[in-house]
This record gives sequence, structure tokens and C-alpha cells, in this order.
Amino acid sequence: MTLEQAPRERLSGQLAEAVAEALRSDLAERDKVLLVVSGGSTPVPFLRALADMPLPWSRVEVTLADERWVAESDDDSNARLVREHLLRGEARQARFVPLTSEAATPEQGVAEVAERVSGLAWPASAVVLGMGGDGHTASLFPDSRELDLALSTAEPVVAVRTPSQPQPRISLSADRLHQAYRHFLHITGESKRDVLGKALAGDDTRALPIRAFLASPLGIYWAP
Ligand SMILES: O=C(O)[C@H](O)[C@@H](O)[C@H](O)[C@H](O)COP(=O)(O)O
Repeated sequence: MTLEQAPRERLSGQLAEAVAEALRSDLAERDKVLLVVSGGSTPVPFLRALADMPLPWSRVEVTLADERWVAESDDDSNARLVREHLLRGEARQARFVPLTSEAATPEQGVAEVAERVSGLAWPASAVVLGMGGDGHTASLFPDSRELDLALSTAEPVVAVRTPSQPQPRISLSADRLHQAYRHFLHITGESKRDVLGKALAGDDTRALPIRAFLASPLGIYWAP
């Protein structure tokens, strides 16, 4: 586990450099590489900095760690976030694979999304995780009734219903999120630093699902 700390904009640039280097390193050995990014608000400066990195973007596949089951036109769509902030300039050549389908619910769409996700260039070169104040990551929420399934299944994606979240979601499972050569955690603010500290001090993954990713190498990027 390594910890990088800097002002938010500089930290985002450092994380973008580290992820770009991971992709370049694997591209020297593989025809295609996969990057898994998270949604929410924290990743925006990171995604914008990564988009400016010189890479053979046509050989890069991008998907999400999780998604709200909404149309891409919805302000809450993570796919919209990726398209607006990462798929710009040369990075538009990347192959982006969203996690929603035309189905009305994630339960109806999960099989199609699972097949789509399974065809990507696993193991991912990098998975960039975020974390909520409740210790969730991706859509592995403490109050989700699918949490045990998401933490134990070998399936690549899980439909998630969570009382604390307004929309149904779909999430990569913990097993699939572990199928990566490198993991990064991008968080900001004192409160999330304190939640991470609490997560590091205990082992109940159901209480703080980020714990599912603290036992293996993790590059933590934190800004005040
Ligand atoms: O769809 C999502 O919301 C994300 O994938 C989620 O896991 C996110 O990383 C955390 O909720 C932190 O979100 P913020 O960066 O907005 O605090």
C-alpha cells in the first residue's frame, strides 16, 4: 500500500500519470489493455488529466466499476461522466463499454452486461476505485441486500438495490474488480481519510466494503 498526498488538481495529474504508465507498460506486452474507472464526482479532474496523456488510445478499452441504471442523458450517469471527461481528443479512440442496456431494470439487463464485460481484455491494467463516506466502493454498499453476493460471486456483474441510493445500480463484483494488475483508490477530504483509517483498523468487510481491496497492493491517492 502506497499513499500519495497533494492538492487535488496535482494529485489528479499524478494519478493520471501513474495510470497512463500502467497502460503503456502493459501495451508493450499486449495488443489491447483494459482500464476500469469509477463514477461519482471525485474522478472528474483525474479523467480529464488522463484524456490528455499520450497513449495509443485505439488499443485501450474502458469500462466502469459500477453504474446507476439510468439513461446516459441523465446527470447521474457514470457513462455520461466518462464520455464528457475522458473520451476527449485522442482519447476518443478508446473503446468505452458501458454497464447499462435497454432493459428496464438491472436485474433484466445483468446477463447481457455480464457477457459484454466478460469479453474485455481482462485482467485489467488498472482499476481506479472511489469510496463513499459509508466505506462503499463501486456499488458495494453496506446497506445493500446484494452485498454478500457482490463480495462472493464469480459472476462479473451484480444488480444492486440499495436503500441509501435513489437509483438501482449495477456493479462489477469484488471478484471481477480484483482481476487487475494494479488497483488505485482516489479519495479526497478529511472525512474520507478518516473512514479509510477506520477501514484499515478493522476487518468486517460488510461494515466497510472498501476493506475487500485493502489486503492487496493498492495505490492510495488522497488530497485534503
Ligand atoms: O457510481 C458511483 O457513485 C461510484 O462509482 C462510487 O463508488 C463512488 O466512487 C463513490 O460513491 C464516491 O463518489 P464521490 O467521488 O462522488 O464522492
